[in-house]
Formats: sequence, structure tokens, C-alpha cells
Amino acid sequence: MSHGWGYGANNGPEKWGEDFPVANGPRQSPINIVPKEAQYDSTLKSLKLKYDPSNAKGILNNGHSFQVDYEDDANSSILTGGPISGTYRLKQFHFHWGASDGKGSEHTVNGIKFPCELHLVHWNTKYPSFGEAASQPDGLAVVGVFLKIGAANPRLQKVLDAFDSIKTKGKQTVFANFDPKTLLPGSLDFWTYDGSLTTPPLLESVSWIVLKEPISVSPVQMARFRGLLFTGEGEAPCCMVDNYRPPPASEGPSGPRLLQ
Ligand SMILES: O=C(O)Cc1ccc(OCc2ccccc2)cc1
Ligand SMILES: [Zn+2]
Repeated sequence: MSHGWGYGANNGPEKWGEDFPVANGPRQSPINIVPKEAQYDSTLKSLKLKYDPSNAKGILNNGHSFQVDYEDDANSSILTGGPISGTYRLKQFHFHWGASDGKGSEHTVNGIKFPCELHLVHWNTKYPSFGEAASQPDGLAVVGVFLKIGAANPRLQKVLDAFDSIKTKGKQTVFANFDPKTLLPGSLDFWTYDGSLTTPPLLESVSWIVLKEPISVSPVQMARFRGLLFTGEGEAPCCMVDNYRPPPASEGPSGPRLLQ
């Protein structure tokens, strides 16, 4: 895959293994979550998220998704508890979504796809930086939140309103004073398993924490996600849609343990 990875027929998830052999590794994400197969683990703690809205820096179209980046030089926006030990710092959050409301999430539940999935990416402060942590088996913790079609979600408005400024690949703009906690559902109940990045380099360094309760998004709001472009200014426009890696066709006999 000489050209960069993406989500198209020639550079999409089926081709990633050519440049990133770990794509066929033992703890790849996403997975299909089968709630009745999840084992309850009473040793798991409740999730604790403490975010400082002033850590928000900017919003960027990176050509694969858009991400909101956070200041991570102090323990001011952190994740603790749940399945992890120690303190993980928020680095960024981003989304994955489909070309239509029937697909878009990366994790599925009983084979069901949601139209969109939010990922809040945190790194383990026992390592000196995100880049260092990203190559360690306990380096990252990503909180996944499903978005389900329903009423318009006012908490998404500030993100949506920034889209006109980041329509094309490489564009970014200031994004200040945003508390990602406002994007979380009422319940922090979760499923958790050890997995990987869902985009290249597909590193097997992620403790996944997928919240059971979705948040809402309206069809009109989803249409605005689909107005972003994979392509840069001046290139033939290609809508940013279907930027999700599907779970493997079928779970092996020893599917990952899902807890709680
Ligand atoms: O999709 C997800 O949430 C997993 C994921 C999390 C972080 C992420 O950061 C990009 C990146 C990570 C490590 C090295 C280079 C680039 C890439 C993917
Ligand atoms: Zn993601």
C-alpha cells in the first residue's frame, strides 16, 4: 500500500495488514460485544473522569476523522478507576461514522452497528509521553461512546459549529473551553477488554472501556458529520464517511474477555 492508509477500496481496513502486519495480531480492535458473554468482574472500580475544559486546544481535520486536542502536560484532564491502574491523561477525542445511519460505529453490540462512535483517548502517565505510551501494552485507555439516532444532542453543537472551519484535510482551528464530560451519557457502566488502536499503526496498547449507554444524535446532526471531506483543499472532494474499521468477521473461540 504505497499510498497512505485510508478507508477506500484500495487503502482501507482490508489492506492495512500489508503495511501494518499487527493488523492480524491477537488483540486487535474493534470487536463485536456480546453482552451475555461478558464476565462480571467485581474487582473493577467505577470510572472516574476529571476534565478541565481549559485544556482544550484545537480541532483538526486529519484526513481520517476530526479530533479535538487537549493540553496534556499536567494531570488536569485525567481518567482513573475502571479497569486501569494509575492515571491516564486525555490527549484527544475523535469520532467514527457511516455514510448512512445504519453503520458507522467500530464496536458493535450483538452485531448491531451504531451510526457513530466517540473515542476519548488517554495515555498512561507512567510513560513520559503519548508516543511512548502508545507502544506499551498498558499505554493507552480509550473510552468509547456509541451515538444512537434520536433527538438532536445540544452537547454536540459546539463541535458541529466548528466544521465549516475544518472542512478539508489539514485544516484546524482554535477550540477552547470544552468539557468532554458533557458528551458522556448518564451512566458510566462499561464493558472493557484489552485491544488496539483501530487505525494504523494498530498498536496493541489500548485498554478499551466501552460505555453501555449511548448518547443521542439526530439525522440532521449526522448529515453535518458527513459534510466533512477526507480530501484537501483543491483536490476532488471525497466525503468523510465510513471512517470505521469493522470488527473481525467472527470472533475466534477465545474471544477477548469482556468484564462488567
Ligand atoms: O481509533 C482509536 O480511538 C484508536 C486510536 C487512538 C489514538 C490514535 O492516535 C494516532 C497515533 C497513535 C500512535 C502513533 C501514531 C498515531 C490513533 C488511533
Ligand atoms: Zn477511534
